[in-house]
Amino acid sequence: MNTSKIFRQYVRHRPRFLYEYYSTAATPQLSDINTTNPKPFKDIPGPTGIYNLPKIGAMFLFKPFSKYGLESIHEVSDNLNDKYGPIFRFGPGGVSTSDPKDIEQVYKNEGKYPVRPGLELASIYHERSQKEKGLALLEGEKWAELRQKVQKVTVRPKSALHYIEGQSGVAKDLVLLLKSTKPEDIRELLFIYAIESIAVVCFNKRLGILGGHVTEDVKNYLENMKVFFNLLDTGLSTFPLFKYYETPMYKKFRDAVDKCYGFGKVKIEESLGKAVEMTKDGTWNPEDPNLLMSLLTDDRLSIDQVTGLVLDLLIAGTDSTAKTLEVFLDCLARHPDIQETLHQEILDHIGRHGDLTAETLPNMKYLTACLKESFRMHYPVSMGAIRILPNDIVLSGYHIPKGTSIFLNNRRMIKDPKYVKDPTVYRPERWLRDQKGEKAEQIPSIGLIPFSIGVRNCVGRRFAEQEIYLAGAKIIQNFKISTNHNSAEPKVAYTPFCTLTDQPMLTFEERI
Ligand code: HEM
Repeated sequence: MNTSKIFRQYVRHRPRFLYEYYSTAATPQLSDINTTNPKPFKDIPGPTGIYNLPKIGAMFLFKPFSKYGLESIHEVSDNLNDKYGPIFRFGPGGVSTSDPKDIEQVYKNEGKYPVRPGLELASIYHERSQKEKGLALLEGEKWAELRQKVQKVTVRPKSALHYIEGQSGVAKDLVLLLKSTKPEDIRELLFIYAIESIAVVCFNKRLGILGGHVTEDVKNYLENMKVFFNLLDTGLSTFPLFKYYETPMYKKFRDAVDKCYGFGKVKIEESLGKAVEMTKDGTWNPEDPNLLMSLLTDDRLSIDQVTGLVLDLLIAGTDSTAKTLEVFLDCLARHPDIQETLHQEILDHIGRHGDLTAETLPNMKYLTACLKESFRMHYPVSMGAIRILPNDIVLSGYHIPKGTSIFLNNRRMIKDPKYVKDPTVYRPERWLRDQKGEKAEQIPSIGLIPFSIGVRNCVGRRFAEQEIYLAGAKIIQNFKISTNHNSAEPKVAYTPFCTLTDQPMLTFEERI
């Protein structure tokens, strides 16, 4: 009998985890759509001619038909925005809007089971290999059922705080490594930090790879995960031949995902083995945070579902956090004065050698503001969320038929001088509140939503933020960081999360 089955036997009748049910789900409201006078969809400005060909129109905006690859989707979108305004058509069945009122309308009308297009390649992979789809790929009631089970252990504010001690240990090891060696490849190091940190949540244990020696299996996992993310949204810019047969690109993707899953499965099996031991010898306390255990003790989830889900969290939680952390450190490195203000906040709250805890982290307002501002400067996803709505809607006075892919262009909006003062300046202070709780700057609240909002928002938000805060605070507590980048605004690429095109050469000068 395999470890998972043995584990189930032990835990089936034990008390459930005590996480209370929490849902961000608001009752979906259909907006009061004025369908009497909207202008027709075809009148929305946007590229015409071949760009309007069904299914393949948007493809002509990218290589080899233009100089832009999919990693430059933000530049393509900015060019169209400059030419046509805040709302423009994007191929025959797509529209992009950076108007805050439109964005709000879309979220209000996303329905009970929001549809997010763009992940066809991963969906096809799961169907062909008969693997259980995780949260990101499921639709409709099946998605809602799984989401409800997952979010009770991931989404509420305290979910991540359960893991703060374990993840703080990872941040301390990162700093020890930075002190003892001068790692040449900071990007690689941040990926290792991210995987070690999310492993604390996914497997309830450290992988032990931050000591300077990265095992072969982790190296392979990281390589394959990068292939996975580089190919993930290929369907947006090329004709999706992979839907019809196994193209070489599809095979590359399949092999990479198979290997990522293989790595995760071994780690899950190891954690399950440990879980069996703990339940046998009575050392497992159901009150302890343990995502894997809490999912496994939910009889409504099959072992395959749990495995698929944990692997999805592992994959979704590595690339995103590592890249965001790099961008964050780059922002701080370019602004020594801001670093000093942050350093002072760190000294005030945890001192020279202390660690962030569940009590102190919520007080780190400047740290939070620094990350928000880094998200604003370099939005982590190329636009914002994408939705296909269940009903027609009116955006900026145009009729948008149901079934249209709507790109919510928060990245553009949050850099627009109409909504943000001096948008090219990195200024965390704009997110702070004064004594009366008034915001320093009135920025539309729908603007900066890097993890999206609504019932289908990012389930990993709390973990990602916590991992970035812990690493950022520990690094600034111990080092002054600087960079060889001197351009005012670095060039970025979206693969699909935002990354700096030229890897920054960060220098860590130890504080004494
Ligand atoms: C800085 C890091 C991250 C960013 C910027 C980010 C951003 C996003 C965004 C924009 C979405 C789409 C939401 C929507 O369509 O409304 C999403 C979905 C998702 N994210 Fe994240 N994410 C990050 C980290 C993580 C982490 C650490 C995990 C896992 C531990 C994770 C797991 C997921 C999953 C499973 C979904 C799909 C949710 C669903 O469809 O129900 N993410 N994320």
